Amino acid sequence: MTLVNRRTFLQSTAASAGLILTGTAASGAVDGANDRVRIAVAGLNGRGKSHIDGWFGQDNVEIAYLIDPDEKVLARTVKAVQEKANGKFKVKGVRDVREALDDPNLDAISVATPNHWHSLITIWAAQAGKHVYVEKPMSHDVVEGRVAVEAQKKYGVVIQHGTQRRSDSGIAGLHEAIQAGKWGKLKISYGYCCKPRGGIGFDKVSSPPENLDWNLWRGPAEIEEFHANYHPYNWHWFWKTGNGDLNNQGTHQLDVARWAIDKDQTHPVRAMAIGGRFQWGDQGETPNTMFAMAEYPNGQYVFFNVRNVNYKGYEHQVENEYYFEDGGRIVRGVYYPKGSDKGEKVKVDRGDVTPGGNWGSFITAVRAGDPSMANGNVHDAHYACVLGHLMNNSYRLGEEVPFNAKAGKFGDNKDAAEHFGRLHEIMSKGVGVKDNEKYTVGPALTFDPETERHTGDHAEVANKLLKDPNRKGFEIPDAAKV
Ligand SMILES: NC(=O)C1=CN([C@@H]2O[C@H](COP(=O)(O)OP(=O)(O)OC[C@H]3O[C@@H](n4cnc5c(N)ncnc54)[C@H](OP(=O)(O)O)[C@@H]3O)[C@@H](O)[C@H]2O)C=CC1
Ligand SMILES: O=C1CO[C@H](CO)[C@@H](O)[C@@H]1O
Repeated sequence: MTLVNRRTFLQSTAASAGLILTGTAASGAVDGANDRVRIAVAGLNGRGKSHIDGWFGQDNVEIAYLIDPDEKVLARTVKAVQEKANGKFKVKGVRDVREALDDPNLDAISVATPNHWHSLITIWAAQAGKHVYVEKPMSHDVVEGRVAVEAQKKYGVVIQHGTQRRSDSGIAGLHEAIQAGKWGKLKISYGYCCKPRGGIGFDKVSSPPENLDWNLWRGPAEIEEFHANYHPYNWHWFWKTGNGDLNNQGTHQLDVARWAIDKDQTHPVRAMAIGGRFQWGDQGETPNTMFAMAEYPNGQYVFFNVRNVNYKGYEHQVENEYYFEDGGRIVRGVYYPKGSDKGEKVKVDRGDVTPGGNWGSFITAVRAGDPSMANGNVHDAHYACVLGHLMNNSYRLGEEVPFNAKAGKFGDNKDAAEHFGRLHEIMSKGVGVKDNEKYTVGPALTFDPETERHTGDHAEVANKLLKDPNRKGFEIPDAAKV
């Protein structure tokens, strides 16, 4: 990162927040013995383990707090980390994130909780002057993501999104070449999140386990009753806690897709989705199959495909493709000119990222007190997440129509019809979805990137989905008062 980049970023964030950043803990470099960084990790069951390993892998980083509302998970993780630290530091286990954030000697927090907690912890941490590494998706809804952006602007902390591809200089270089027009104008930036998963069955309402602090687990999510499918992991497939695979695994590929389009594009002006939760007959709410598209103000598109239902011959695709206006395409690192099956391997220079991988780059940015050094900063995080939220919201407002290849309403968009056609063929021939089943076809939602509100025909219902209701005591603050 050049000094110019750093200065521009700090000036623009400070200016838009109407303040001058002084040497607060957040805006300045980390002080302390030999630049030691004291970090807390929230959410320990799955991804939190990778966070712990990531911080152990950095010089002079101390894991000061471990946070989890499940006593058993907390106790076993504290024990394991304490043993591994081998006397180098002492870690404290707490159930409530606020206890760690109250510690003036804490520099940063990394967040690997379920999605419904991501923004609130990020906002609370920024308000407390702590830097934040937050897992994807940074937001569970559009409005809270905006509040996280405003909190970053106001408090000047480093916020880095858990989209680790942003630390890949190869992808950065490819996108720099695409944006420079090496293959002509990019027309469609395509992401796939096609990994096989299974159904989750049904779990009846029951009492939460004694070792779980159910109040803290729910936090901002308005859920009345516990069932064992929430905890752990399958919360991904319920709208109040997760965002489906589109904004789970898919956030990585949504972010890469948006990263490739022109740099001045923020949010799409239109988004729609079609899909269903086929075959599993379970309690999950989010689709396991999806074709979605979003159009940006400059006419570029992001297309997206989710396919989770396994079948014989399943094609695993967790990747991105790039389609150019002249008919050329880049698929799996090979460029194919229009109409040709003969491709040539793409060779590009490495692009501009902060070195050190996703963990190391965050610590470098924290030590420098420089938010612009985050690989996947709060702005990119917000735009990537909103892209998925708008597609999901279209799906959630959709109507059921018979399962057939004409289900999509794509107007004269031949590309969309063609790509949806491929998905339909897989679902009918591969998976065996029958004609008497149904697709959910979402409306084309129009969106104003400036106001971050829907406009047009479906605005009233769609705007209601921009913000989840929150439980008392866990409200997302107003963007203007953050
Ligand atoms: N970047 C990447 O490649 C990956 C990112 N992720 C992301 O990481 C996040 C976590 O996923 P995963 O580990 O699979 O999910 P899990 O459900 O396995 O783990 C989440 C953990 O967070 C805990 N938790 C819940 N509420 C709080 C809270 N208020 N404070 C602290 N901890 C809390 C849970 O507690 P309890 O033990 O009580 O359930 C659980 O231990 C997700 O957002 C996911 O998208 C996941 C995998 C890879
Ligand atoms: O299911 C999962 C596995 O991989 C993804 C990331 O690579 C996770 O985010 C996700 O929760």
